[in-house]
Parts: sequence; C-alpha cells; structure tokens
Amino acid sequence: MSRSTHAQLASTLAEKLSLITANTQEVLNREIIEEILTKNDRPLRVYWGTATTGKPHCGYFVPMLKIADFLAAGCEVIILLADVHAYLDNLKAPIELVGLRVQYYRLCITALLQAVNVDIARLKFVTGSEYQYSPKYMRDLLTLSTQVSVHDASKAGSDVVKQVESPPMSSHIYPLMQALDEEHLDVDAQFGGVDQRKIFTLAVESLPRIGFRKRAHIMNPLIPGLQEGGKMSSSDPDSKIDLIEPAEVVRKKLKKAFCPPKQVEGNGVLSFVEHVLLPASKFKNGGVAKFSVPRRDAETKEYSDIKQMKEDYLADTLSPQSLKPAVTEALLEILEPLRKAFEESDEWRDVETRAYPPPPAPEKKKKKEKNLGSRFPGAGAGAEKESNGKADVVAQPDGHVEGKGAHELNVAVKGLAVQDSEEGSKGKA
Ligand SMILES: N[C@@H](Cc1ccc(O)cc1)C(=O)O
Repeated sequence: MSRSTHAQLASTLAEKLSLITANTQEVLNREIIEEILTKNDRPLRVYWGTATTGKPHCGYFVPMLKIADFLAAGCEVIILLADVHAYLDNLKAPIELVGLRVQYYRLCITALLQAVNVDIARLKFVTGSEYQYSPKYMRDLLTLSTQVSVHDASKAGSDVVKQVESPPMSSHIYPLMQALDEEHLDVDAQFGGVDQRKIFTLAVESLPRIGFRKRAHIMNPLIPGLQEGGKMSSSDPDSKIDLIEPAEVVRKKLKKAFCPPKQVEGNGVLSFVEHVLLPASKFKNGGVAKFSVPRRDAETKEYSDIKQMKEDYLADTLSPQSLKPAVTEALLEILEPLRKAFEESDEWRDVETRAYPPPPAPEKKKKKEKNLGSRFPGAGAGAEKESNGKADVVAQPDGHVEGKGAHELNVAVKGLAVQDSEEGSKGKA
C-alpha cells in the first residue's frame, strides 16, 4: 500500500486518532487532538523540532516514521530546524556552522522520509532563526521569562540541555523558547522523544500564564543504543550508526552490538527491529509489517510483529547469530537510497564537509630542527624534547593532518568531533 492509500484509509476519527498515537509512549492532553479531529473543519497542526547539532543517525528513523503517520492521518506537519537552540545549548553548534548544519539536516531528513516512501508535499520545514529574532517573539520571550522561575527553567531542560557545573543563561532560555515555539508556529501539538517531557510540561503550565493556549504533546519512546546500557547517539560512536555509513562499518558495528541471547530488555538490536525495521517494512509490503530471519540449519522465520519475535528470542529459538545478520541486511537495504542520494549529490557532500569540519589538530609539533649547534637561538634541551623526532605527521592549516599515520589520526579526530557535537543530540531517537 502506498502512502496515499494509507492516508485515504485514515478517514474516520477513530482511524486518524489511532494513526496519530500509534507506537507512542505517552500523549499529554489528548483531548485537544480529539476536539480538532471531531470538529473536522481544518487539519491538525503538529510540529517536531530538532536542534541542528551532530550528524543525524539511524535513530532518526523513529521520529520520521511517526511523521509519516501524521501525514497519513491528514495532519499539517512542520519540521523545525532549531538552529538557535543548537547554539544556545552550550554552543553545541558554533554560530558560524549553524547555517550549514541546517542545510545538512534538511538534506538528511528529506532523504530519510523518501527512504520510507513518504510524500513530503504537505510537510513544511521552518528554520528557528527565521522567526525567533522577531520583535514579537523577543517580547513574548521576555514576558514568559517573568512567569517561569530559574529553578523550573533549569529543571525543564535537564534531560535535553547539556548539564555543566556553571550553566550559562542560554540553557535556561532554551526551554522557554521551545515552549514559545508552539505559539509562534501556530500548532495544536508538539511531537518529540520522551526526553522532552519536562519541557513539554513546562509549556503546558507556562503558556496559559501569558495568555496563550496549552497544546497537546505526543511522545515517542527512545530506543537503546547498540552498546550495553547506552542510548543511541551517546558519545560512544559504536552505539549508533550514521545515516551515511559505509556498508562495512554498518556490518562491523552490528557484529559488535550488545545482543545477549535470551535477553530482550535493553537489547538495542531487537529494539531497532521493533521501532524501525518492522514499521518501515509496512511501506514496502502493502501495509503489512514483515521481517524475515534466515537461519542456517532451519527454515527462514517470518515475523509480522515484535511480540512473536520477543517470545522466540526469549526461548532462544531466535538466536543473536541469526538475528544480527538479518538486521544488518535489512538496515543496509533501507540505508541504500540514502547513500546513493548522498553520493549523487555534489551539494550534500559539499555541505557535509563544510558543516562538520575536522577540529583543529592538536598543537603542531615542530619538525626536528637540523642541529645548528648549541649557539643557535632556541636550541637546548626543551627544543630537542618538543620535537621528539616524531615529525612524520604534520597539521595542515585547515586542521587536517598529513603524512605517515595521518589517516588513522584524521579518522580518530573526526570520530572525536562527532562525539563532541553529538553529546547533546541524545534522545532524538
Ligand atoms: N529540544 C529539541 C529541539 C527543539 C528545539 C526547539 C523546539 O521548539 C523544539 C525542539 C532537541 O532535543 O533536539
């Protein structure tokens, strides 16, 4: 079934409501949604915001599949590329890179939605800085700041904004602006991961204090990362898979993934099937979820829901040795159009290198000076020690390193950059 058939099916109130709330963990003020659907004189308006910090990863499939549901239920959907928030959150995106990251996010999100066959005609992208610097927005922000205590603002942001010892003012402004966005984007509901819950309740409580209506909030669950005990997108690069990741890296990461036999809780591989691969398969198989697991010495297992898979996994009739390769192949299949689009787009590749440049290399080591004798200025034990005879890797002005061993260094440095910038993109999944 194509997306449009899917949309036509969701024509009754009950069908729309069940599509809007499918696979969510929690919905606050559901009656707001019901009222608008019952009146039926205009579409429900929903937005999802993402701070444009680190590179989007495979966990982004989860909100994208939900956005697909909203569109199929006839909603008007806005994706907010929250560039100002990316900067307010402890400068996770430096101001000079923020614009490029917005472009990068937009390209990734569009490709992600296309990979799950979503018709994006009724989807609107808005960039935060387009309206958040307006006098009206600023006036509303200041008014809101008179109605929220520093304590409440700081508590609201605690699962989202990077927590540091001496928090900058911007980390308190962040949740206030997220609340205000609901009014300025003129929506009925905000959608996000359950990690946004405290900001959502702040919005429910504080907007009416300054004369704005409260909105409904729809929350999707967060999926565990691929490593033990972590969330996808935490600082461990092995815990998540980039959208544009070479096939061999995808294979390696899944091989290393935490997937103990007979353990369902906190099993990132199984969760990925539950929240991404099974729901995404619907859009390829005429609306029916399907996941196949070929097994070496037995017939292929075909699943249409996670319940049966979990039961088999607990009983060990579905083993990690069969599950992992099946997940790897299914993931490579949904990533394939993204990789292809990336490789074919000069714009996308160019934006990627400019939006995520490698950080400046650690201080340049001096090349070993020729021994010019002890009377040469600067000569002495210190200089000798500093050069240390290891000048085979040289930092270039753009922060790149060249020379023997440079490949490993560039990879390591790039990995670090991703870790840094992604610390705050936790919980997007
Ligand atoms: N807090 C969201 C980003 C966001 C910013 C502003 C909003 O209005 C909505 C969402 C995140 O963690 O990425």
